Amino acid sequence: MSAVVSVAGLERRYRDHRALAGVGFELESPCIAGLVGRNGAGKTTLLRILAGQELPGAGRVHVFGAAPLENDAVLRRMILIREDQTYPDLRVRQVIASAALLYPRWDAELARTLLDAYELPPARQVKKLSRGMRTALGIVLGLAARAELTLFDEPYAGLDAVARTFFYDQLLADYTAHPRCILLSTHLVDEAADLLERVLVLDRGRLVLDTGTDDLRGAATAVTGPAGGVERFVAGRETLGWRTMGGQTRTVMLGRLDPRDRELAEHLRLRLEEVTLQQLAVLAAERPESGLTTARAS
Ligand SMILES: Nc1ncnc2c1ncn2[C@@H]1O[C@H](COP(=O)(O)OP(=O)(O)OP(=O)(O)O)[C@@H](O)[C@H]1O
Repeated sequence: MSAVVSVAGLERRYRDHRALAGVGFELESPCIAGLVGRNGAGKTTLLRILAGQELPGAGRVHVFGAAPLENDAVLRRMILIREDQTYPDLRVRQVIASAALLYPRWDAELARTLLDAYELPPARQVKKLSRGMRTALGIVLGLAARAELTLFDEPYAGLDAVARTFFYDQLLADYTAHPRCILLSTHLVDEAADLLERVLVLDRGRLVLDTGTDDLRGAATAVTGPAGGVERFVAGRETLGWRTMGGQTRTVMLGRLDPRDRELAEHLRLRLEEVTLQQLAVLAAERPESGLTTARAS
């Protein structure tokens, strides 16, 4: 199967700042992936380049087998919804009508359902919507377009927890019914963890982790307890981030646990906790050379 997205050696500089440095990965369809990274890591830059809205500095960027920039045949098959999405001076219903014309796989019924669910008034001018309502409109467009490549750039600005959960549910339901390639940049990776099949972590322009989320689950364990016990337990294993507070030492141990590890932990009175996807992303960024990155997908 050919890749929907194929990126190799991607570089992007802004004057002397390297926003993207040697980024390479492929996405095939169907896939629902998270793009994670701290502020300024390069997520928006990458998504804009994929969406043909920005020039790559160097490297290869292929979407549906061709460069996306000014390529209508490619651009009609994808949508990018940004947090700071701007809209022309139109009413909600006019934005919806334009999108229906633009996107060949537009689902009008889904658009209606989502507009109702987010209580978006069709006659209201977009510029008079609240921040959260404008975000919701982006979500309606992003889902109802049902584009073969759907890019969401932190689509939550101003959305409350209930509305965000509704978004994840809708995204997963629609993806399950109509599998396609979805890349979602997010700071709230644990919230979205259950729906992500893969996670890409950018750090200062570099792709420091690219792996299936199933491979990451259980790939690291937080070990907490008396210092001597923790040291004995993790001896010979790779660890990250030691911390001692109130007589309790905590570290993150890489590698999977076996039943004997659990017995030993009990014997040493240690607490073992699975590390969340968010914590793993932070660790991967802090220590790109760590054993975590060996979980890298092909
Ligand atoms: N047009 C531009 N001119 C100069 N620098 C830019 C421009 N666009 C992005 N940058 C810089 O490139 C880096 C990556 O920015 P980008 O917006 O891609 O990060 P991000 O991961 O999306 O961050 P955030 O999570 O804060 O949205 C940042 O240091 C940013 O300041």
